[in-house]
Amino acid sequence: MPGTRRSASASTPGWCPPPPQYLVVYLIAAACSGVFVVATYGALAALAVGGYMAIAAAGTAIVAMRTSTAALSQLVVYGAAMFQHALYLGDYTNFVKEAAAMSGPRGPQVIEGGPEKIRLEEATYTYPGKDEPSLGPVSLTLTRGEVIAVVGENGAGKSTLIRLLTSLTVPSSGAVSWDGIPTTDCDQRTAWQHVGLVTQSYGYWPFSTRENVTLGQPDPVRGEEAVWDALSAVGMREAVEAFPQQLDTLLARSIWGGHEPSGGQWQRLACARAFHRRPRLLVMDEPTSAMDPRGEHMVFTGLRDMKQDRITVIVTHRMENCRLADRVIVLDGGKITEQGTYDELVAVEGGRFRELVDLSQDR
Ligand SMILES: Nc1ncnc2c1ncn2[C@@H]1O[C@H](COP(=O)(O)OP(=O)(O)OP(=O)(O)O)[C@@H](O)[C@H]1O
Repeated sequence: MPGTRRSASASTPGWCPPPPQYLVVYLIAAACSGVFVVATYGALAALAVGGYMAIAAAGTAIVAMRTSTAALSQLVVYGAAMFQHALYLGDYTNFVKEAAAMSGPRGPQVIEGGPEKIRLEEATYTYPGKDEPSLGPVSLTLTRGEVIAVVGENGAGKSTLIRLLTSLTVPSSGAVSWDGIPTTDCDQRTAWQHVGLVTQSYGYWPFSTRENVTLGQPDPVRGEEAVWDALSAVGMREAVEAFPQQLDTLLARSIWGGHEPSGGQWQRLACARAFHRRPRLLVMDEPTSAMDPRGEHMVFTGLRDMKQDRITVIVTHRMENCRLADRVIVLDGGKITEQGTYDELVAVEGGRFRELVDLSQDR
């Protein structure tokens, strides 16, 4: 990921020099060590010259000292590394526990073929450690074949709504159900096989172009053809054809022979991955934020072409994108304040959606 690939240096944001007291401690320790070494070598030399010790014994003592010093240094280095790794392990264990707590309890029910209807009934979600719900109560029904746009200002609860819809988490109160089965009763792994989710911080990996598209769900029947179709749907076909090894090109400049796509191309690949899955529930959170107008147009045309076989949800801050949706849902302070078609909502004098449209046109 950008940022994590760069090594830390004085010019890297976030790098800071060690505090001066560390330097003082280091200098004192180095001086003490130097004095001790000189004194020891001096004593051995005096003993050897004075005839109190054989020269061979003094030489052996020096070799033994050097060996034990190196071993001791290694012990300290490995001890520090172990301590550091134990801290990472602690963080990882806490992360797994918190993720399980956020995800909530699940049952064994399997929904064959993915959801045809998703229903939220007075659903709320309160984040761990918070007193008030960040979302809800919200009641809503989504049906296969529909494209729904979710809009609202920052912090309105759009991402939280997505987590509930996709069964990434379960409601704190009320219910979210897929075809009448509460998500708390659904088997999480099989449920997620039906979900394609492009988040704001989409993933990209130093793998081949093909793997970046098929990751998680290769198409064993259509194989390469399905990969090219997904790339065409996001307008990436020509770009990938120009890559040095096309689908086999490694997408990482740091690897020999690798190629680094641009930010917008990475985002197109993330959309291609979601399209390639052909999920029953396709959710895209700001899917075109880094794309040029042509890329954005291709993605939204692709979404429209695919809509019949799935429930499509798009979170967007670009109001124009709402025109393609069958229904627009406006969230404000975690609640649904308006819903309807683009034309219906934009006609509401003093409405929040109308205000957001006006603001976006003023920019
Ligand atoms: N992991 C979390 N822990 C605690 N509170 C959270 C967490 N994630 C979000 N929130 C809070 O929940 C509320 C809704 O956040 P959410 O991310 O759903 O908003 P959003 O509409 O998607 O915002 P944006 O447009 O900025 O992406 C915010 O007040 C936010 O501070």
